Amino acid sequence: MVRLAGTLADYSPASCSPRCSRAGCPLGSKRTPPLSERSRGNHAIHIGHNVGHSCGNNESRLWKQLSCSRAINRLHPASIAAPERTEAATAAEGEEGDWDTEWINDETGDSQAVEWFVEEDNKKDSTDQDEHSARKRLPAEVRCFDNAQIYVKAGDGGKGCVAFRREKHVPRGGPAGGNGGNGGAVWAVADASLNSLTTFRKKLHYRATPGAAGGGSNMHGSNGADLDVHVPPGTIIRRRDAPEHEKPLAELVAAGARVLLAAGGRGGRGNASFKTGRNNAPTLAEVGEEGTELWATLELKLVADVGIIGVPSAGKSTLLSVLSNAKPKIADYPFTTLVPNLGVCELDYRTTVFADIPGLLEGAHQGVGLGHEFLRHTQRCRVLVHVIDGTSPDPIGDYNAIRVELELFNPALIEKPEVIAYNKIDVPDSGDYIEEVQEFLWGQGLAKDDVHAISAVTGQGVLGLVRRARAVLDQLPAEAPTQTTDALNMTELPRRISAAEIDDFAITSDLAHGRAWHVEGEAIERFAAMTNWDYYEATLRFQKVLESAGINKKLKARGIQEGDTVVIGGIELMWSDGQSEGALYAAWREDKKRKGTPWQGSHSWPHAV
Ligand SMILES: Nc1nc2c(ncn2[C@@H]2O[C@H](COP(=O)(O)OP(=O)(O)OP(=O)(O)O)[C@@H](O)[C@H]2O)c(=O)[nH]1
Ligand SMILES: [Mg+2]
Repeated sequence: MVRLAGTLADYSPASCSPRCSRAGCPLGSKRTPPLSERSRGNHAIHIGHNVGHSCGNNESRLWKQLSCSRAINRLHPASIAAPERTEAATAAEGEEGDWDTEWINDETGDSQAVEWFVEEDNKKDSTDQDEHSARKRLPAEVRCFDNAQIYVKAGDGGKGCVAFRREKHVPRGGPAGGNGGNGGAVWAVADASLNSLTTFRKKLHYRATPGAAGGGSNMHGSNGADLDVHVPPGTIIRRRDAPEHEKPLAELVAAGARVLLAAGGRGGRGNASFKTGRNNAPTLAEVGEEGTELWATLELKLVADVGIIGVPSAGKSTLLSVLSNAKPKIADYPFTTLVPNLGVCELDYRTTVFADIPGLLEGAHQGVGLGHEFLRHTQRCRVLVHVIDGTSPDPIGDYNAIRVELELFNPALIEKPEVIAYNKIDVPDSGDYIEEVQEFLWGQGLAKDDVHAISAVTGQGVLGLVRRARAVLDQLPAEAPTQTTDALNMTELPRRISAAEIDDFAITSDLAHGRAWHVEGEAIERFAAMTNWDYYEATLRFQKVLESAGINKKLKARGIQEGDTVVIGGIELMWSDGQSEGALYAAWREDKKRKGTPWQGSHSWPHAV
């Protein structure tokens, strides 16, 4: 009456549960297209339960891993060679901190499936492939400065407990099993002491603590501790592999902002919670709800008051080193600066944050010279200081080229207030064009105060420049930095009781592959996942819910037959014609015997064991 859905040898995706709980597993999203309905008349049958194979539940980690990998290989024969690639990739790309290598070396042993996703990503299209390989060629410092991928997993809820009060002089003390604790949530927190995402190069996995199991004497398990993932202000967090139109999960702008990334699972209820007037000694408890998990991509757009921009070697880093305590790399070759540097300038008891953006080239808006990577950091600067190299043969041409790139990248950028620093006036020849440049800039609508001749090396004119930048900032309306996306930014845990109704479900069938039926519905799937199949009463309760929700009736109407497989969430069940409670109990016992797991409680427990 009850059997496993299949051994590893005859395992096939179609007969397997389509709901693997692992992040991104294709089984999680693969849906069998509904076939035409076939009515088989009225069958007097009910669902017998099967707690056998499910990719996401009950089985050992090894089993889960094997079955996932196998399913993947069947679905995509090309990926069967994945292990070879893993080794080759690890050997060839053994570069420290390489993303692929780090995923492969996941301490949880998730290597196979993760490797497959990399393979699949590569297949997306040639544009993605080009971008991917272009990024891989970047120095690790640049690649990891403002982009990262992390895995977050909220804590699972703790198991509920089945226990009875046993005390001298208290006969039949009643149920006393406590509830499991709730799992901890994962939050993202904007931390002003951070200014890059490079920390995520070494640590990718973030897991909150699970809730503790409930105990006897009505003791509830403790809740799992929340986990904070610290990110720099200006970080945008998206679900990896999310469709383009999907809103980002979070955009943290202000320091201290805190948003939810993954909610912990609810603790399972203990048997004391199931006591009713008709059943005052219930022998069932729930397992805890699984905490949500996800792979997320992080993108940083630096938050600074003033952005220093200009062509390579104009003296931007030198200027930053003079007006703040920052120690950026300075050298007389272009692209000395590869990632933006932040510096805090303290003047007249006021602090102003300056960002030294790496040099921009013509074509930067199309990505030339890493233009995309650099230009996006100007978006959150409120004022721009444009450094012109006074020793350049064509300072006006340099200036115009940068303005065009800013406009092409984002027209809002040229609306930002700009202060000009005509640099290197200590060099004898630098004065050749200064008057011409000034005339040109004033002609462009800049105020006289906005054009400063400076020497970053000697410090000449730097104070005036900083004072002017500060004054321009002060003239701007006092506005808190705002989001640039329509991110969800959930700041509270979602309500534990969802609005989903148990009778809100849909049935699809896959009769060509071993006659499988899929029942999909948020509430019924969660109910199945939280049922503890070790207790007969829990199984009985599940059957009653299937009946009252109308699932049995609908399946019968669709023509389900004896022995067909029914998949609800991560659980597989088998139809049986046996209608009585006795038949269900016999099936449950048989399943326990076959699996060798001792059953908890019995038909008549605790009165007669
Ligand atoms: N004489 C003189 N040299 C300067 C001045 N400012 C910068 N330099 C020199 O110009 C060269 C480039 O300076 P950086 O500050 O690295 O220029 P940058 O704009 O940050 O360059 P990238 O980071 O490559 O975009 C260095 O050799 C500096 O010493 C200045 O005011 N006078
Ligand atoms: Mg520099």
